[in-house]
Amino acid sequence: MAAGNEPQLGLVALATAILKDATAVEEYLKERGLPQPSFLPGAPPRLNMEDRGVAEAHERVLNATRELHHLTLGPMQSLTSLVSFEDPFAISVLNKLEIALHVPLDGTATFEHLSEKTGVPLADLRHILRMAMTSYVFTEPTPGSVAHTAASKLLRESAFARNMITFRCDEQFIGSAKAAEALVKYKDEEPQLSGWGFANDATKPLFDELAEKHPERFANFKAGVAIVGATAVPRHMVLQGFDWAGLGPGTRVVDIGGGGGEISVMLAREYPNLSFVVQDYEDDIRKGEKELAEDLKNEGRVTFMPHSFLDPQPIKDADVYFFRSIFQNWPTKYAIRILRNLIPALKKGAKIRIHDPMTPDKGLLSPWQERQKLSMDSRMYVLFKSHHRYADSWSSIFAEADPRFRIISIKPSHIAARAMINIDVAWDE
Ligand SMILES: C[S@@+](CC[C@H](N)C(=O)[O-])C[C@H]1O[C@@H](n2cnc3c(N)ncnc32)[C@H](O)[C@@H]1O
Repeated sequence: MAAGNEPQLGLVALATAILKDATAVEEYLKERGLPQPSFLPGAPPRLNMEDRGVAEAHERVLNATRELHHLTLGPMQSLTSLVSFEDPFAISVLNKLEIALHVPLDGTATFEHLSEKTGVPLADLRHILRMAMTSYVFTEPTPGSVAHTAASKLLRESAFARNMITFRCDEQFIGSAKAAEALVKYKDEEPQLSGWGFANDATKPLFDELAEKHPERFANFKAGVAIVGATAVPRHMVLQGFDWAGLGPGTRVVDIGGGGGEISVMLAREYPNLSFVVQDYEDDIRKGEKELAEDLKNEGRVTFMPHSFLDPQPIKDADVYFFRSIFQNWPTKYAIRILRNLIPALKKGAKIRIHDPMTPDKGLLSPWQERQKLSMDSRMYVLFKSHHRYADSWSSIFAEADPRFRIISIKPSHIAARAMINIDVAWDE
């Protein structure tokens, strides 16, 4: 990708590059008898290219079509297009109205019918639907009739899509609209002073604020976190990130902020040498206990206890204190506090193990991947006033938390835009 003062491809050169890569993708799909990309409702929800070379060609198409689009717009329209609100507006309204349920999969519905079903005045609804149609969500095959596209069908059939849209529109989008104002007003490293906090008059960090004041939004948020935890950050990266097998028999691990224990269960199944105590909010803990498989319950290798990591750690003398995807949600001042809260519990030689999303150094990801990664990072900032940190941030965080933390290793790993840092630290006192 060209940017700034770097030599830049012209329209035709970009289009030619797109043609070459798009041809490679199309032929790959054809050869394997896989469906071609399509807006029709029969299209599969995701385009997965298993071949590495084709996946790279696919990514270059995504990147170059974006570049071509912005180049073609010209600077003024390119800039203003970056702050458009129309798509989130239209899609969130349609999602809340559950309009996709009123459009048959194998036919059409009239605007009048949809207006009647939803109680939204005809003129408003038609406007909103036609706005969404410009982004391939629903279509109007004949004037006045509405049919599904592949994307609108997801609004009907995919709980994941509905959850993501609700989460992004109700939490992230509203938070991002206030992020600039929050930044100018408040420089402090307080999570409730994020754009989201400012937009919601929050007095506590997002998790507590939602849990206490907005239980329905919290349930949606937690569902989203669980899906993202399982998909955006593949679980097997935890297995590969550390030497779990090398920990001795009977190793006791405390999984701090471990949710319903999904990661502990996965590790317990893989490594009989390990036992786990999962700590999180009361609701997560109860859910984890309820869903724990009978054999693990009987073995007693995965247990649960409610605990806030903003308070001192109550489990003394464990072998490993493990955090997965926790520090991404906390500004550095809080990251230090969370680490210091361990100190009263630590025995000599105890390990602190951290598996957290990170931002790879510039140049390590393709431009498309870098944009994906920085988008995730922006979410952290808008919601929590925190970041997916760079690998080199951690030494100073531990040094400031306490000089007795000794870093054993800091290893970055990434699969495309999914980048994680694997940190092993020992307590030496
Ligand atoms: C991004 S999720 C990660 C969950 C889990 N470690 C995983 O990797 O799947 C963050 C977790 O931190 C928990 N959490 C947030 N604030 C907490 C606090 N003060 N004390 C304990 N857990 C907290 C949330 O409930 C949530 O389960």
